[in-house]
Amino acid sequence: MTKVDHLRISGQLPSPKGVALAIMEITRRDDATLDELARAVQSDPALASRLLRLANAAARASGRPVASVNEAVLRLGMATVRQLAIGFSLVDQYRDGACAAFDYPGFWSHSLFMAVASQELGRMVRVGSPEDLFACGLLAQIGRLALITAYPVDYAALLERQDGGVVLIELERQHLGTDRRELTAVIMADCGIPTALAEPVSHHDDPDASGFSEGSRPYQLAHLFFQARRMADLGLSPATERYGSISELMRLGSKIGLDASALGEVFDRVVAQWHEWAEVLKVPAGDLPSFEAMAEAPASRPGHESKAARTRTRVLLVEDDSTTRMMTEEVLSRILGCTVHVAENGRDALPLALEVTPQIVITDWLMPVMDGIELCSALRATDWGQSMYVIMLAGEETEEKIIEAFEAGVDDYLIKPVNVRALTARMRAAQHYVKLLEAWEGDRAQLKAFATELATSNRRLEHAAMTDLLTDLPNRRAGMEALTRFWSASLRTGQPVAALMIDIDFFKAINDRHGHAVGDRVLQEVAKAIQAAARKDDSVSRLGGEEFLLVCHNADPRSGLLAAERLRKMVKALKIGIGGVDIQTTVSIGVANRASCIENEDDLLKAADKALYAAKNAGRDRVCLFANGKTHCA
Ligand SMILES: Nc1nc2c(ncn2[C@@H]2O[C@H](COP(=O)(O)OP(=O)(O)OP(=O)(O)O)[C@@H](O)[C@H]2O)c(=O)[nH]1
Repeated sequence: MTKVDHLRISGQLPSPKGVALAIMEITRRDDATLDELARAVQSDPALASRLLRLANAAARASGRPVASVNEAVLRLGMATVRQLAIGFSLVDQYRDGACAAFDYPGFWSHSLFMAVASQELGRMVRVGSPEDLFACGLLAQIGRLALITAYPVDYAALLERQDGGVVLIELERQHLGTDRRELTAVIMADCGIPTALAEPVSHHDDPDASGFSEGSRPYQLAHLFFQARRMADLGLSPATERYGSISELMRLGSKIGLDASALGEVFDRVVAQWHEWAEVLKVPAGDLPSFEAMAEAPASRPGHESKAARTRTRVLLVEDDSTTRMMTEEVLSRILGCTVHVAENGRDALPLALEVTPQIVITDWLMPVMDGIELCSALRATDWGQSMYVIMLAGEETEEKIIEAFEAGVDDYLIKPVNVRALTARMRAAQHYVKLLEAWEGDRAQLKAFATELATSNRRLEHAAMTDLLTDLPNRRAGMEALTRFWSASLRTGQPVAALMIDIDFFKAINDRHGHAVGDRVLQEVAKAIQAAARKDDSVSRLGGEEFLLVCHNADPRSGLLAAERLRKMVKALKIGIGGVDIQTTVSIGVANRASCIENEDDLLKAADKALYAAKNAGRDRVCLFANGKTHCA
């Protein structure tokens, strides 16, 4: 028996009680109805008002308020009501517990922040139903609570050891035989959260290591949860640690297509909702400044300057005379606080310069092996030697000689014997240059990083502009472009082309009976079936609502009809399992081909639409063909 089985059997996993438990039972049954579910919800006023609140938050976008529990349940759908009821029940039950080292209220405050952040991010990037994402965010770390509940004493010991820098998840596995990730997955499955959401949640700690292909829905979801988690971390972190989190959030935001200002707006909205929800669920939520205020430039923050000041300037001192060398080294390191490397001549200085990459080089002019001018020319001839600031120590050199030194790339010079005031003054100018250079290099690196992120973000936007977010299929715009391409190719090659307009039958009834979230799943499954039925080079797109377009190149009326019939049967055979119920559906399909009476691609689409209309009128679940100006139904 695995550790998880043991915990489950011994009743040690956090589980819902009371009405939430009854809701779990109802939604497990095949014959459950939304009315029955609504009645159960109504018997718990706190749950009813929380669900109404969420349904209304969702309805705000569509402009129609939700007034009754029945409507809220209908709107949210069975699966979502179940997840939320369980989530809220867990918050109520596990406000406190036996592990003294664990901050239970802080845990829920963080989870609630993550729930609201997941919901809001979901609303913006439209990668899933916001209410489902709320439930996922709320339960994303429930495995931790499960471990603390089952092992309060052992876990307190692990928390102490973690302070020593050991990764907690590894300790959990070593000492408790399971870890929070595994338990989160188990509890989420018990709550009825679909694997399509639970899997990205379980990878949200480290989404880049998840193996999800970039841009796919699970990839976007895992990044969304990671971003929501980081937002919650920022929301609950002490003021002194906030700045570092902000820049990371900005970088992460770009991964799901949010720029800095959109991120700031969403963060502030999340904080406001977090406060509202915290009051409803009786969970603490501290005050936070606006995102913009937290994102102020680091230069204005206390502590930053002192850290910069602690960075010591690297100086390479090249001097053959030991007295001058020792004295200059002393001033540089003791008085000016530099890190000094020394060499006795130009030949030894060159490899040392490569090794320590000094910011400033102070070199004597006359040396027995490779003099100062030669050293300077050699440094300037390399990539890495370009930006070093070179000060030449000169004896009685004439102006002519000094000009020669500048021409060799020297930045400044100092007359020997070196005196402390002159050296300090020259070094101040040199250090100013070093600082400016570093700031410029920092800006350049940041610009480079921004340019890369911008390019990625643009690619993502370009993809998003042509992709339907729900089904991942090309959207109407992309579909129309493909139709034009196929039409032109058909004119060029003389090969036939077919357009198939596909529409799900009685789709409104699916939404009404099972909720919008289930409707979305049906759309996704039908989209997959159409994609699977299409040939590799055909074009499949979602035109909008429950309507899809399949354009087949080199397809005459007969093969267009055959393809449509094959697709109709495939959809009819689909069993879409949701919350223990198998949902079935059918499609009507209108087929049209390029023919002499059809002048352009718009007419082809209209002809397919007429055939689709005929299929609907003839009773649905059938294929009709438009040919010779008439529709023909099978
Ligand atoms: N879940 C979900 N529903 C959608 C989406 N887009 C449109 N709808 C719904 O799809 C339904 C389409 O309904 P109708 O146009 O009446 O068509 P139908 O019920 O399929 O009936 P027939 O086409 O006549 O068989 C409406 O209720 C829309 O709200 C979506 O992205 N997700």
